[in-house]
Amino acid sequence: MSKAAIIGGGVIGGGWAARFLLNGWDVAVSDPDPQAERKITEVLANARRALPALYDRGLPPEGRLSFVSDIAEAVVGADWVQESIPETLELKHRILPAIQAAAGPQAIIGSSTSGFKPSELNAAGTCAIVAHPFNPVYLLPLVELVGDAATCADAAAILRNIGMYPLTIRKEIDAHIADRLLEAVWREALWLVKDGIATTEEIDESIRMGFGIRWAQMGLFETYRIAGGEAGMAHFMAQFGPALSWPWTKLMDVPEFNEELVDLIASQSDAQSGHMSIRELERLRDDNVVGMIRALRRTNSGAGGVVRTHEASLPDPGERKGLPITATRQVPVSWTDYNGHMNEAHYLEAASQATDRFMELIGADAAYVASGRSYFTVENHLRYLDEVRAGDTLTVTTQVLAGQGKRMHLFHRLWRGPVNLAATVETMLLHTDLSTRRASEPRTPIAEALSNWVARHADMPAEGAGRSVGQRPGGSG
Ligand SMILES: NC(=O)C1=CN([C@@H]2O[C@H](COP(=O)(O)OP(=O)(O)OC[C@H]3O[C@@H](n4cnc5c(N)ncnc54)[C@H](O)[C@@H]3O)[C@@H](O)[C@H]2O)C=CC1
Ligand SMILES: C[N+](C)(C)CC(=O)CC(=O)[O-]
Repeated sequence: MSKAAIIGGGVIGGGWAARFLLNGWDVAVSDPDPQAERKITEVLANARRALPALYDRGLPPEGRLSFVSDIAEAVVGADWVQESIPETLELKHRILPAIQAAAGPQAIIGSSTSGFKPSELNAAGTCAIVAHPFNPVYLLPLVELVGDAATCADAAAILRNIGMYPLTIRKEIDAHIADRLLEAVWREALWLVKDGIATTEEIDESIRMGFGIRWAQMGLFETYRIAGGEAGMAHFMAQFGPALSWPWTKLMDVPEFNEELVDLIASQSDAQSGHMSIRELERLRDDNVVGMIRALRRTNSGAGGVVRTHEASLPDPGERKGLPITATRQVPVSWTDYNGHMNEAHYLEAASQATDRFMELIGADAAYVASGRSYFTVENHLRYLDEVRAGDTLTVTTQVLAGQGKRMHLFHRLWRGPVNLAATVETMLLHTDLSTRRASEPRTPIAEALSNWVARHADMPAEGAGRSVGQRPGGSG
């Protein structure tokens, strides 16, 4: 079992703790704040609700979380140590040597610093790299890596394994890449509020109703390439380049950071969002982020592509009761309805994912479909046997009842947790030629693989299969 030590368990340390734990790592946290355990427990509850919802496959079993009183105890035996204490160079210069003295030679020491360069962090002879994440760390994949090339390469491999997107920065620079961009936007926004042009709410609307949505899926340059029309980026540059010298921006001119400015921004922010607690806002943010990343999965773009790559690397779930596990996942809140349980449509969605997986097992995979052949479902019989709630683990096993010629007859069992049968879905499929859209014989390797599964499942009971709608168990109608 891998171990991470989190030094400083505030907003960012708590997010790192959740990211590692939900990917199966043990985590030890050291933070002098007596409220740290409560805060991390609350952040973890939000993370448990959100992160698994990005995946159509179960994440590894959660690791063990411990809170320890000193840094040396947290760091001992750790493969990764993440420093996430406040952004003060003096404090980081005190804590990083203490971490390094206690850490084993195998440990990667990452700093969450938003702005300091590795040469500044390591002035006291330590060898930390910058591993700068984005809030919420358990959902957003980006981590900016800066520092020793070999350590950054090892760190990148670990981060990919926990579903993150390492971006290794070519040269160290204050505030890395993303915070330089965010800082420019923040600076302009502060001016707009201070000068009475816009309120905090109006600025947020200007982002979320427009370019914020664009940025999540194509970033800045790809978006502007499209904005150049058919003539592309060169035309865009020619058209809008002159604006850089017009008074569109105050550029490096920073508003004076005084009490008056803080009060102005804070009071507008209270009026805008003060009716919700921070945890409620976090849950709203997380549900929206999950929905956006799930949409991006479909086109394999941006953060959605990262989740799909990570999902494909998760271990095969194996078998249950001699049958292949064809789907396993945690039930997301978005699958539940006004009755407080999993909506009927998602029982079929889980079964449909299981059918897709079973098709892969017999070789009728994406390449086979691309070659012009597939299976079409022609009939489903779904029996709802038990309620399933958000957070439950749903596992689907698939039994082949028959598979000859064009026909494939499957029996999916949907399990809630280890023992509760929540539903059965009996599915009849016909092999289809995608060019004629008519039933056709499968290719020989597919037919052979299917008949092997038929032989393996031939003597297994399939209680509940073959019933018609309304028929009682064991009865005739
Ligand atoms: N908040 C944000 O949006 C982001 C912050 N960061 C960076 O992450 C780091 C932490 O920032 P936040 O989590 O926002 O701050 P925070 O104030 O929420 O958390 C800092 C934590 O460090 C603890 N701490 C203080 N001294 C300590 C010590 N000697 N040993 C162990 N723990 C100690 C505090 O009790 C507190 O819980 C900073 O370097 C910041 O630049 C990075 C990305 C985003
Ligand atoms: C405000 N901030 C500089 C601490 C922000 C970050 O560092 C990254 C983020 O999550 O926006």
